[in-house]
Amino acid sequence: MTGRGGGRISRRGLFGLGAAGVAVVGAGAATASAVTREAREHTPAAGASAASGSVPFYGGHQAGITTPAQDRLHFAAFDVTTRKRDELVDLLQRWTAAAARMTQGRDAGTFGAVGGDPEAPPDDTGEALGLPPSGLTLTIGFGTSLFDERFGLAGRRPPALADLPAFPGDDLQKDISGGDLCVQACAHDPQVAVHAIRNLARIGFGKVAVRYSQLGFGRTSSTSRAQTTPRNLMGFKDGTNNLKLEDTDMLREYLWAAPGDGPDWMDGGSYLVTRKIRMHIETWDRAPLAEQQAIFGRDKGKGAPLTGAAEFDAPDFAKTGPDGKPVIAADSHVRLAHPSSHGGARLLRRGYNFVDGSDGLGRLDAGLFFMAYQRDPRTQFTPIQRTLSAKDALNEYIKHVSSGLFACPPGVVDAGDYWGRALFT
Ligand SMILES: C=CC1=C(C)c2cc3[nH]c(cc4nc(cc5[nH]c(cc1n2)c(C)c5CCC(=O)O)C(CCC(=O)O)=C4C)c(C)c3C=C
Ligand SMILES: [Fe+2]
Repeated sequence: MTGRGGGRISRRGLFGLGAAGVAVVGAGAATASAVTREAREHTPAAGASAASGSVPFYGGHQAGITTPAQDRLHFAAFDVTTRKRDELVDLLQRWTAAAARMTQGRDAGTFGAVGGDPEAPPDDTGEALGLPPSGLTLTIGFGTSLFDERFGLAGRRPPALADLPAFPGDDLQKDISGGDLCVQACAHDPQVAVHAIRNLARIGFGKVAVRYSQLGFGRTSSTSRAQTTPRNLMGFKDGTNNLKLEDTDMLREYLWAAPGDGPDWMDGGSYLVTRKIRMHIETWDRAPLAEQQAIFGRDKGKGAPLTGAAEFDAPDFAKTGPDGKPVIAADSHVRLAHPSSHGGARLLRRGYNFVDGSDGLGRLDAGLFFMAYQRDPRTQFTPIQRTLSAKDALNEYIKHVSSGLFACPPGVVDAGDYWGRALFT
């Protein structure tokens, strides 16, 4: 296999083995028997460093959903600027080929950053030369606006891709919401994630335009029991009670679209909701610890529910204190978001922290780029967010400024397949 920069050694061969790995590798092997076949497809190979190795691109589901969440994000939403369906299909085919290459640590194009005709622009931009695959995954989604009259897709729109309702307190900015297409690039090296989005945008020149993009760092969720729970910018462990790749039965029930759910082109796919949530960090930092913990219903140090001792103890919502009030307050985030408040509904959260500099008023422009995958947003994200937006004590400290909803098709099965083939054929 030709590596990035035209060399004959694959970047996985160069970088994938033996490097100091993160905890996910060893622990991942220990839990392998509980892991679904689909989830295994998109987990770094055993023995490869999870931080530098490659994640398989081909499989029944797209990588980047149950793949143990990487440390970095570059998310981009695109407007399709061509009106020609053939050009859109051609772009998806070219994107798929480039994605298959880049996720394995290769250049975006066959000549590479430095191997082509010196009189022509290179078919790779070059800033990832010499970098390992870094666990790069690229996950595509089709936005609600793609299903209009332009490409003859109106009749193929899944019912689950119904527009999200407006929620109380929303302060959504149009220019950083929506999008005909999205690509989620996750990697352990930010330069690898940025390189991937940049090259897809370059390939799409004249057919698509970047509508907005978002950088993220410090994953705010675990998507595997082999990972430790990270912290969000409010300082709390985030992702404790997330759906995880080992939860085989629940993934089937709450993550993957199944035959009969909607149009068959989405069978094996999943729906992505994105919300950019700005935090009023400076106000939060002046809130007393006890108030912060009451807002989440969890201990800030250990992440344990206020009714328990350890992080993964189940919360006891019936427990009352000496004052007769519930220990986990009625308006606490975990009580309101808990599956027991929503008929068991679960989400696979895959969000990232963001800091987009400061706002000119001495405040950090920072928060959570929330991303959640699910089988049907109408019965999962929407009811949960309806409850949170109405009652959550956290609302005093946050503001939702962007929103997106995307249908992420099933995986690309081999080199003859492409992203969304079943939608267009
Ligand atoms: C509509 C879905 C959700 C939004 C929006 C949301 C925003 C948001 N969440 C945190 C921090 C935490 N969330 C936690 C748990 C949690 N959150 C949601 C959903 C949304 N959060 C769910 C479904 C859950 C799981 C509830 C449960 O089953 O117990 C936690 C606790 C730890 C954990 O389980 O992950 C934290 C912390 C922030 C900061 C935020 C917006 C900025
Ligand atoms: Fe939450």
